[in-house]
Amino acid sequence: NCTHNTFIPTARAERQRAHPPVVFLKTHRTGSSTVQNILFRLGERESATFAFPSHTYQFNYPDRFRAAFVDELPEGSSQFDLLCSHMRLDLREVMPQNAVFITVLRDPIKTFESVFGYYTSTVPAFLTAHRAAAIEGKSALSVFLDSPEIFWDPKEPGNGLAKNPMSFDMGFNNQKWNGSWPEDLAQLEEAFHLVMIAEHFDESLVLLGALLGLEHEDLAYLRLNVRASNSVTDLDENMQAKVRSWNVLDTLLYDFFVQVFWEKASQFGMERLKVEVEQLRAFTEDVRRKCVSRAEVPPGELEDLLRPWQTETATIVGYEVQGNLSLQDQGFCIRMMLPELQYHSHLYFKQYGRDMRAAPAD
Ligand SMILES: Nc1ncnc2c1ncn2[C@@H]1O[C@H](COP(=O)(O)OS(=O)(=O)O)[C@@H](OP(=O)(O)O)[C@H]1O
Repeated sequence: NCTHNTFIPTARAERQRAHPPVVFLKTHRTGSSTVQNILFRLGERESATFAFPSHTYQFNYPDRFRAAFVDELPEGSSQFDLLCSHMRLDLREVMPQNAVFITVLRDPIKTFESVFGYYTSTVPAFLTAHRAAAIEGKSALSVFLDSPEIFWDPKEPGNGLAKNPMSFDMGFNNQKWNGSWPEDLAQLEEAFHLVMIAEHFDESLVLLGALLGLEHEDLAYLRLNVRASNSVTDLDENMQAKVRSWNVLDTLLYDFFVQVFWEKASQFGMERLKVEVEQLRAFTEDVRRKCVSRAEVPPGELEDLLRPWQTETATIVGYEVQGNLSLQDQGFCIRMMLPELQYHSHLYFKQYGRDMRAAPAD
């Protein structure tokens, strides 16, 4: 297995920092792999104990999260420090009392277009539309949006991402608005210390850094899990309106947390935020120049270690690492571009001394 630690040089000396456990709700197609990579690097450097799913990369998604889905506490650890694998949130489920909760949301139109394009063949509602579209020689997304209800069976568990995907991941009833929404939103606002916004990613990182006591080196990042431009569908006004109305709860959720975000930013200080964002961008630019020899590399040209997971309908591009780096820089740079699955299984192996388990057979 190419992801075992012997293949990835150590980044640098470990640094210990006392901080509360962090729970990152990894929402779908929102930039969450980029955030997860930051947390993976942080946790690895600090020898944190990860709460990993006992099988695969996800906590029994799309079931609601249960503590029972977490793998055992490794020998010698007294608590889990970091949880950042995909799940569908259940706030009622046992989570450490003192945990810091973080998530990221993205413009609901962009999120849905990305979810549709990436999961066309795994979400039943999308797949049915895709097949119908193939017969008619039309685009799957436009056929779906013309009459989504025809393709969407709300009782089918695999259809969670087919409507209001972010609300679904947050644990809401994503099918229709009900009277408890305002209260549920208020509860989420209370539970989450930071809801990052993909459209203000660098601002979000500065706030994340302040929350967790991170330095620019910890926050420097490369956009991960990015679709090739020919996998992205440009939506005209009409399509955008259809996406918005199909995902009206995600719009509500997003608008609410954008407002919360700017309140947090203003408490932090807008001027201070601007200055720190500029510093972070300059630092990140230097790191990118040092680490990346080629960006937007098609999967066929990437070595296994750096090739992101592909789906049947979307091409995901990656990065090539600079040659001639010191061993320490190589370790740092490779980690920053490691796709989710490779980094996940690397850390799992490091923590348990064995490979991850596959999903149990039905
Ligand atoms: N920093 C930053 N800012 C804004 N957007 C970003 C960022 N990093 C990644 N991305 C975009 O997020 C999409 C991938 O999201 P995820 O990693 O959450 O996807 S996944 O659910 O884990 O498959 C994917 O969107 P699409 O390319 O539109 O599909 C990425 O391009």
